[in-house]
Amino acid sequence: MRTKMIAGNWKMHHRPQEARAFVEELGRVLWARNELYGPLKEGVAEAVLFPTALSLAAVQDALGDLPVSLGAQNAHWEDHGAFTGEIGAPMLADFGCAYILIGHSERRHLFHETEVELARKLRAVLSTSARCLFCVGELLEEREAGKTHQVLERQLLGALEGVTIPDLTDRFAVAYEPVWAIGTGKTASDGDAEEGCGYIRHLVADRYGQETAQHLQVLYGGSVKPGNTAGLMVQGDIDGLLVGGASLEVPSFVGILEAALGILRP
Ligand SMILES: O=C(CO)COP(=O)(O)O
Repeated sequence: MRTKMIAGNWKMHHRPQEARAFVEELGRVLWARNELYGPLKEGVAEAVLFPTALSLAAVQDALGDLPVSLGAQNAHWEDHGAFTGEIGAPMLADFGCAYILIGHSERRHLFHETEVELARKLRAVLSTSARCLFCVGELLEEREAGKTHQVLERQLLGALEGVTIPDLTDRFAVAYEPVWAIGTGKTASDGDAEEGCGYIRHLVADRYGQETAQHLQVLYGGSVKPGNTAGLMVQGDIDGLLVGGASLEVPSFVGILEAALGILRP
């Protein structure tokens, strides 16, 4: 069975003091509730927090040995060099980031990162010990024009050119985040989310074979809340959730963890 993942993308929120306070509060909840702590400790499910680069140190320090992983929201495609304001993937991995997010729609659309750049970034992450959580998703106008599959294929398979099966199996996960569902309160229906995640698995099966596709973790993201978590998580091709707004407060993040882990209990 694929490991379930609940990831919180904090985007440009939470200063170091706020980030620390969040993790301390989350820690108190997890220590007190074995039904949440147990699956994370045993690796049945994984929780990941993606703070701003500035708050990585505070989160790492506050996490201590809590079974929650650290992730970075972005990385440059070069390891080091004259790239003012950037951070290289090996620097983030050495620091202790288990995951690096690449291709978030805000990076694609607000910061105009191209598919060529994102493919280079993906390779940079795969050259480190960190895993890449690679985001794909269509715009509303692309969906309305019936181009969702075409967009997912271009974004995913374009970036995966030359990526090997071992890297894909051990070091890579995908988040399907339809852009029209991000921060809009308009969650994709369970069926639409499952269809997008299933299509991503189908694309990987086509190129890399069924076995690789069956190993691949595919997450859904876009207006995830405690109330819609269970419906999404019971879908066969959805292995986890990438949560924005609802990951900023401990009660809603815990509510999502509860609902997601609840479906694992017999
Ligand atoms: O972009 C997202 C996570 O990466 C989703 O954000 P929201 O959960 O706020 O819609």
